[in-house]
Amino acid sequence: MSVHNEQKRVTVADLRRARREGRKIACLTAYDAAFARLVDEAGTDVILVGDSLGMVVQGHETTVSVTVDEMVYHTRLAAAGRRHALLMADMPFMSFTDPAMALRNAARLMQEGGAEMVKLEGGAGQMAVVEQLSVHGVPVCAHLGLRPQFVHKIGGYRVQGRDAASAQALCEDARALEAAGAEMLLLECVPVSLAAEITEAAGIPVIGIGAGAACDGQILVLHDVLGITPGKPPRFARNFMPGHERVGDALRAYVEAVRGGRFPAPEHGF
Ligand SMILES: Nc1nc(=O)c2c([nH]1)NC[C@@H]1CN(c3ccc(C(=O)N[C@@H](CCC(=O)O)C(=O)O)cc3)CN21
Ligand SMILES: CC(C)C(=O)C(=O)O
Ligand SMILES: [Mg+2]
Repeated sequence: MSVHNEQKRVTVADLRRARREGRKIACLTAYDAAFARLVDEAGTDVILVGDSLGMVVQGHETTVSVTVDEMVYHTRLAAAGRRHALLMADMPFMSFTDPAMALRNAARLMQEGGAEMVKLEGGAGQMAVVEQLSVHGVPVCAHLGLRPQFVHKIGGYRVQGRDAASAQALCEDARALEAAGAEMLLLECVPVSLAAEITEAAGIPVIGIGAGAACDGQILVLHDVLGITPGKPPRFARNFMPGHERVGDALRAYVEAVRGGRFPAPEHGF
């Protein structure tokens, strides 16, 4: 490893260039320094401190109880282990209900946590929030499709955008959020063909999870990749541990499978 100040960090410009040049972007979650370091050393481009920590770290049934304080804490831990990857942090449930609140909480994730981008679950209804964050220098990833913070409103974790009307609404949300200044989109659990259409139409990088191979990049929850999620992991996930003795080797296998277009396979899509 080269000396610290010679280490080039991944930036939003690098992500845009990867999309333009057709190089796949590999992303993973991490919630502490030890795993952020392993994820980073595997060559991951973007580390997400996801509010999924409410489920995989804290053991709750949903992400709804996760607080800004908890997100700041875990982001700070991940920042301590990260070297090269861009660090993105989730805005938790109810932390961005108006632009002033969103600015305050995004500032904490960046200034106290060390994040370089925030992600928020939202559609066209979050345009004003995304616009204000963007205007004030906060890069935003807009998370569309299945939004786990809506679990109680949806009544479960289900594929989104299956019928023509909801597919149309998703396409419009993607366009609106990009126009509002989003730097990146994340599509969760949407049909493969719809994700391909949105990725094609977008002018910014699109990361998928359960959204097929046409997206510009992929993300999975760390615990699913390592096969340590209690209970049944989502169908779109793949355990990369079999065949590897070390955690780092499994993480590298994931990164290489994404880069090589071997993950996701058709059976991981809807
Ligand atoms: N371990 C873990 N992995 C994740 O990907 C993840 C979390 N936790 N926690 C936060 C959210 C919640 N997510 C989830 C959770 C469950 C499904 C799920 O069970 N999906 C069904 C699809 C059902 C359908 O066909 O409509 C599946 O079988 O995969 C999907 C996303 C994604 N995120
Ligand atoms: C599943 C990913 C995209 C996420 O939002 C999280 O880990 O919280
Ligand atoms: Mg999340």
